[in-house]
Parts: sequence; C-alpha cells; structure tokens
Amino acid sequence: MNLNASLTIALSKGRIFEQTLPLLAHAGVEPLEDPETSRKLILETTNPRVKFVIIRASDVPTYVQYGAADLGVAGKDVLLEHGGEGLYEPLDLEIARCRLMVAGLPDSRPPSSRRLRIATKYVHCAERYFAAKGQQVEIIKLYGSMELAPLVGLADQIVDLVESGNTLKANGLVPLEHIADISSRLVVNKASWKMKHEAVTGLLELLREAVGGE
Ligand SMILES: Nc1ncnc2c1ncn2[C@@H]1O[C@H](COP(=O)(O)OP(=O)(O)OP(=O)(O)O)[C@@H](O)[C@H]1O
Ligand SMILES: O=P(O)(O)OC[C@H]1O[C@H](OP(=O)(O)OP(=O)(O)O)[C@H](O)[C@@H]1O
Repeated sequence: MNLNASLTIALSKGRIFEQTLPLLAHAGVEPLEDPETSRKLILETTNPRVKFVIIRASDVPTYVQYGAADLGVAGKDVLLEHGGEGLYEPLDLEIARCRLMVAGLPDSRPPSSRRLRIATKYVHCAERYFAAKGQQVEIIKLYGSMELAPLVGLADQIVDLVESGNTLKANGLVPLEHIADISSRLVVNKASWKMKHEAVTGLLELLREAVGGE
C-alpha cells in the first residue's frame, strides 16, 4: 500500500465541477486555476499530491476504469450508460440531481405500422428500459438537443434528463415515464482502491462529511 500516494481526480467542466468544488474544498483540495478560463487539461491543486484532469462528462468512467484517473465524479446517467466496469461507486455526492425520463409530444400516439422511435444519447439505458417493459423500439442515437427530435419527425419520443422541466416545456414536450433518479457519484478505480487505499479512503471520508454537511 502506498501511504504517500498521489491522486488524480477526473472532473468535467460546468455543473459537476462547480458543484463538486465546495465538497473538495472541505477536503482541503482547491484548484490553482479555473478550468473555465484556463486551456489546461491538468490542474494542480492546493494539495501537492492531488491533481484534476478536466474531461468530457461522458469520458469520466473510461478514464477511471483504465486508471488514467484514480477517482472521478460522474452522473449516474453516465454510469448507467457506461456499465460501471472496473469502478467502485462508494459515495453519492447528491449534486446535479435530475431524472432520466421518457418524453414526447402531449398528443403523440404510438404508431401502428412500425416500432416506436426513441431518440437519445442514452442508448443502453433506453434499450434496457424498453426491453424490461417488453416493448420493441427503434433507438436513434443523438449527441444532444434530443428535444428537437419529436418536433421535426425524427423520433416519436426521447429519453433525456429532466430537472425543472423548462427545456421540455419550451419545446412543447411533456414528461411521460420516469426511468431513474439521477445524481453524481464519486467513482474509484478498483486498483487504486487497493494500492492507494489510505489516500483514497482518507479523501472519501472527508467528502462523505462534506456531503452530510458535517
Ligand atoms: N439540467 C440538469 N440538472 C441537473 N443535473 C443535470 C442536468 N443536466 C445534466 N445533469 C447531470 O450533470 C451531468 C453533467 O452534465 P453536463 O451538461 O455538464 O455534461 P454533458 O454536456 O451532458 O456531457 P458531455 O460533455 O459528455 O456531452 C450529467 O451527466 C447529469 O448527471
Ligand atoms: O429540465 P431542465 O431544467 O430544463 O433541464 C434539462 C436539460 O438539461 C440538460 O441539458 P443541459 O442544460 O445540460 O445542456 P447540454 O446537455 O447541452 O449540456 C438536459 O440534457 C436537458 O436538455
């Protein structure tokens, strides 16, 4: 076990970075630069043994799975889609809360002549959800702006994240079915959990305190 281990933490810009920052600050880890203004992808922190790597939200599980980062923060939506292989998920950070939902036009009727078309970036989640209901659907993979798909006839329904519901409302869509409650999780590489146990669990306990408001 490495008692003086250095830790690399994978984070994405935007809401995850902003909402994880106060939790990490409680653990004595603060970035020396702001990723919104810096072009750097590796950020040093106030703890010389801890650095951040700044990546796309959906890439966080991959970096942690392969050990390119020891820890990371990822939405449960991203983890469900990735599958969680090679990762431990020891802590719900209770940030970036939303719901994974099926949505569509209020008067949309299932087509009789073909399968229901579902547009989403959550292909695996959607496949699993509709298969569990015994419903055969056609999934259309998109990378964003899913709400547009039913408006232009690309799909009958979408599977997407809903928080306030404002994006759905602004596009004349309604939530139809709830798939899962989502929040962001701390994920840990399985080898790092063993080899850097003291450093990882030390940080984990401080983050747990911060989440609990202690
Ligand atoms: N409107 C929202 N309200 C609360 N949480 C959200 C909302 N939208 C997304 N999230 C959560 O925050 C995480 C990161 O979302 P963010 O918008 O920063 O990245 P993204 O653009 O979805 O990802 P990528 O860059 O990989 O396409 C999501 O995986 C989800 O768990
Ligand atoms: O119910 P609401 O409060 O309107 O939030 C839902 C929206 O938030 C997310 O998009 P985001 O704002 O993160 O944009 P992005 O996916 O393009 O990053 C999600 O993809 C929805 O479009």
